[in-house]
Amino acid sequence: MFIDKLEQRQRQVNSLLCVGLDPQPTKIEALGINLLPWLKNIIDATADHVCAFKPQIAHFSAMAAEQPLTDIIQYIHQNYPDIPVILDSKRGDIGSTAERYAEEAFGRYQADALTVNPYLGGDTLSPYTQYKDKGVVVLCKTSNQQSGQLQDLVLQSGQPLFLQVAQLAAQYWNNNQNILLVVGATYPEQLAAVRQQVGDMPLLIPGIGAQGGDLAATLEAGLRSDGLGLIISASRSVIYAGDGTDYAKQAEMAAEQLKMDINHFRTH
Ligand SMILES: O=c1ccn([C@@H]2O[C@H](COP(=O)(O)O)[C@@H](O)[C@H]2O)c(=O)[nH]1
Repeated sequence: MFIDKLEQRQRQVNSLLCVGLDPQPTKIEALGINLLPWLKNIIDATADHVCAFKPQIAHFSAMAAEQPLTDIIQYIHQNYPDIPVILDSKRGDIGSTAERYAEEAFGRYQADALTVNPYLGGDTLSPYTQYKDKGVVVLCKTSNQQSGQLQDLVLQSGQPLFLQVAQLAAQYWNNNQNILLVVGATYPEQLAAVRQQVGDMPLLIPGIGAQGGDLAATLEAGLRSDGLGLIISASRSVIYAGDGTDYAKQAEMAAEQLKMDINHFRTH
């Protein structure tokens, strides 16, 4: 089960940090290194500090780098079998197509979990959730500035759309107990409301670092009483912490610092 694997890793290394893998060609070319060795160096440098890695699929497919994506997920599984891989693909389509997206993430790429968009409704999520040992991370309240244009709309029931997503996820879609939600660190108040709605469900939290999310407020709002329940994801602030020959060392230091910052707020 994905959630068991995740929480085991979180306990094992005492870390809620997930490093996002968002390769930008210009930055990597400037280092005079190819994509796959760059990815391996970033992973080797940060692995000790993470509970998960999160490759973002567009950052690979935009440069026709599907093979490096396949290779790097395989590399993580072979070298760091305890670290789950969340494929950030934000898929969403009718069931027959969702089945192919599920095969893409879990079959082709061998990811442990993927992110999905719930806009099409619950029937389009079951092609993913039927993979009982995999995680399905559903967008709930995204980190971007205008996420409220749709996600904060107040429904007839009186609750905002993002909370309706949280309620549906917790009460109706989670038959296989393998759903998680995405909530941006840029919205701690909404995170608190989601936590109240979904009980112990783990939440993936992007928005720390480059997007300016508030770490203290995030942990205050979303941490479970057992000190788990959150996956704090950072991409650019870690993987591009340095732009010189010591880029891997800089990434390692940024990951370790962020892990320690998270742990400081977990215990205070
Ligand atoms: O609400 C969301 C959902 C996903 N993301 C993704 O997370 C990373 C964030 O990158 P940073 O460099 O740490 O800002 C990126 O892959 C997004 O696609 C998100 O930011 N917000």
